[in-house]
Amino acid sequence: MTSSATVPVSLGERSYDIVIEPGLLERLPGRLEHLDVRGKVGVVTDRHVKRHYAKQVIAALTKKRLEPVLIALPPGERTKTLTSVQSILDVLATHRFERSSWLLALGGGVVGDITGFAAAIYQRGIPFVQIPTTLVAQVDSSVGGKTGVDHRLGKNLIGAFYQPRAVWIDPMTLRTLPEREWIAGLAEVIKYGIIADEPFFSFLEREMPAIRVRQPDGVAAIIKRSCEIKASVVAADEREGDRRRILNYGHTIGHALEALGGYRSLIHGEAVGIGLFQEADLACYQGMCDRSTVQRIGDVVQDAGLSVDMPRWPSSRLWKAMLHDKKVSGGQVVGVWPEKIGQVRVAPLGRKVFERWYAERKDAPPQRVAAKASRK
Ligand SMILES: NC(=O)c1ccc[n+]([C@@H]2O[C@H](COP(=O)([O-])OP(=O)(O)OC[C@H]3O[C@@H](n4cnc5c(N)ncnc54)[C@H](O)[C@@H]3O)[C@@H](O)[C@H]2O)c1
Ligand SMILES: O=C(O)C(=O)C[C@@H](O)[C@H](O)[C@H](O)COP(=O)(O)O
Ligand SMILES: [Zn+2]
Repeated sequence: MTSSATVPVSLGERSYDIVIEPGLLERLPGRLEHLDVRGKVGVVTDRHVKRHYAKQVIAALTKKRLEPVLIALPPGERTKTLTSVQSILDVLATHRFERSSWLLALGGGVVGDITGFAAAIYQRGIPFVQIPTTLVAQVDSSVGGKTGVDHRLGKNLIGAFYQPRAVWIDPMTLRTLPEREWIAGLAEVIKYGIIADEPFFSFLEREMPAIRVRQPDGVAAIIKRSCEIKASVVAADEREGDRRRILNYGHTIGHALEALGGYRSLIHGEAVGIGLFQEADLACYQGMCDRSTVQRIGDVVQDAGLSVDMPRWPSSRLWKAMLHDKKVSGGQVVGVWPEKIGQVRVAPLGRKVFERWYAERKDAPPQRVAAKASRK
């Protein structure tokens, strides 16, 4: 990928651009000028990302005569806590950050979610920019303004909708991303095909071998299309009153599995990968889609290198964890269910149906290779 792309996120006075440009980090001074960033700038990152990219970002800020303050958190989901937010706020207050000061979120979804939340609440809101460096963050978390942290009882239970002023994506940063994190990000990419775009899903079915090994054109295509779909859903329903719930497909089970594992065993994308298949299987069990839809989802998830198998939690524990989902309404679990590839429906899930399915279900899609061949 050599050319750059811009995807607008249309939200009235909160509108902003997602800029996707290989080598963007090298041209950061120009970007900062374009956005008229001034004064103190807090660069929030984690210690892995700091090693690779912080020096370059700090140099760009210094070149523009800004006043950078680096804040490096421990990496990983277990950092996504109110304590981390508190530690950022302490630095901002100590350095006398003002309402006109900025934050840059340099890292994956964990850094982006925490930084966005700190930006939302420091002095009731200061501007921030997302500079995502994982696939999950470049295709999903940096866009749309869901910010926040986890609570002991559930994922993302504390947070705010707060939009960045810009999203600056440099796909070259993905070169240093560990393999496990790359594959995890593909779950969110596959999600977009299932919820909104059958041709994109077919493209993923065809091109997954090349995408899996990060072939640059494939990488460019999946980042751009994912951002376009996310931007259009967010523009239609910024605060998840209705349509935005479709972005949560795979997360009712996915988030529950992450939480049950204490955020140690499964990383976010891996849990979502399992959720994509298991929620499709549950949709089929409820008569909402046919078996071939489940099969296609299971195949592409596995072709991406992800598992579809659920860790064996007792159904009562899984159900209890699912009750912390933010789509729960009136005490009832609400899920996002595929009807066919490219189309999903939001509907409640009864406990009895869930338990019957859980007792009867099988993990992997059966005879995967044979079934794939018979579709051709
Ligand atoms: N706000 C949203 O809309 C939204 C959407 C999707 C996911 N999320 C959240 O995002 C989080 C997951 O994000 P994630 O998958 O990016 O995980 P992450 O932020 O934990 O990053 C994964 C790992 O990759 C490392 N890393 C990041 N960029 C790197 C790079 N370029 N080179 C080398 N190492 C690098 C990090 O240090 C970390 O160890 C979850 O908390 C999830 O809930 C939020
Ligand atoms: O942006 C959204 O809306 C999403 O649901 C995107 C999800 O991929 C993401 O994991 C999000 O953080 C989940 O939000 P939550 O409201 O279920 O915590
Ligand atoms: Zn997600």
